[in-house]
Amino acid sequence: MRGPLYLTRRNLNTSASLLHENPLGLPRKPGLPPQIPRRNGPIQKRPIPNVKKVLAVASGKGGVGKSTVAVNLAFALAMHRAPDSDRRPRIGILDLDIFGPSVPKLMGLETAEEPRLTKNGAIVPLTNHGLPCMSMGFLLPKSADGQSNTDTAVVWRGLMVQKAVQQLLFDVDWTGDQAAESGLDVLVLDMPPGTGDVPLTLGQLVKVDGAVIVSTPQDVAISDVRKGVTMFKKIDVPITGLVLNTSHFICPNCTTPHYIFGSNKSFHETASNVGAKILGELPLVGGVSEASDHGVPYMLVNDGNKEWKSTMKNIANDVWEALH
Ligand SMILES: Nc1ncnc2c1ncn2[C@@H]1O[C@H](COP(=O)(O)OP(=O)(O)OP(=O)(O)O)[C@@H](O)[C@H]1O
Repeated sequence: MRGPLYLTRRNLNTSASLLHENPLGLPRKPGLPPQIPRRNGPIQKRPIPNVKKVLAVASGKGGVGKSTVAVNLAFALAMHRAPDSDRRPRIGILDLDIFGPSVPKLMGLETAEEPRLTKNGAIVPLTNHGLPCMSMGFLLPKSADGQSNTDTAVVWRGLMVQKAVQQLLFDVDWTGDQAAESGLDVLVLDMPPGTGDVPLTLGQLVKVDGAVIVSTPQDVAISDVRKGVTMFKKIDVPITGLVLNTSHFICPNCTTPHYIFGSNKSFHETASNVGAKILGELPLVGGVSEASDHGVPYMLVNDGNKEWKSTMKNIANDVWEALH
């Protein structure tokens, strides 16, 4: 017997078998090929339509600042000017954290309307601060106070999660508005914490060009970095590098860094043991969570902490180099 399936989209199919094929309830044109590769025969990785490079931002543990890094890295990449290009890169964010989507809040889109669909049934991403993004959170009903659409629990079994991930990967229209130069240079994926179904599904379906793993200095978080690195290696995703978040605290009254979680020695040792590059060490800055809570990515805060912002810019430069 099937367990409960709390599905949320207005036009969701109600037949359980259809739900397994199409959990987001997207209309399909008859005659389109089934989307998920069938089990018999090797699974073919496919490109994400209209996306040149895919970067996963992940963490072994929850709450280490992965979504904050993913969103701000997307903005830092969008500000990056590649030496061989006369335009800024086009960047998008896809929130693959089905069970705890944070992107709607971080992007100031928590109370946004449901995304519209193209005539072919693809989801049109929502845009704020000039950056397109898509999240499971946009498809959930608003909570009783009418304010938030990310408080609703998604209670899905593994197969449903797989199919939802697949639809978020392949059924979002990233072409953008400009017909002449459409599509994204980089799609940043905000991964769920840990090593569950979502990264495995991702690794099976899509060629991912790089992974950034975020950790905090505490030993419990660092030990999970190893698991993250092992998992990405297993699914053939190159590790772009590690980011140490809340590495130190800079007191507003003095410029001295305080290593309030102890030294970052274990992190450095782990990076060297797993052979991963350290992309940057971001300080703990009070304004980061304040800006996030107001739906403004910290990279866009004009008088934001200079060290935090320049570290994020350097991370973006390194990531861009690694992807190209
Ligand atoms: N460098 C920083 N300085 C200050 N606050 C930070 C910093 N990085 C993240 N935070 C805050 O820490 C909290 C957790 O961050 P975030 O939601 O990005 O973590 P996460 O790893 O994505 O969590 P989850 O596992 O729930 O998805 C947020 O309130 C965020 O604003």
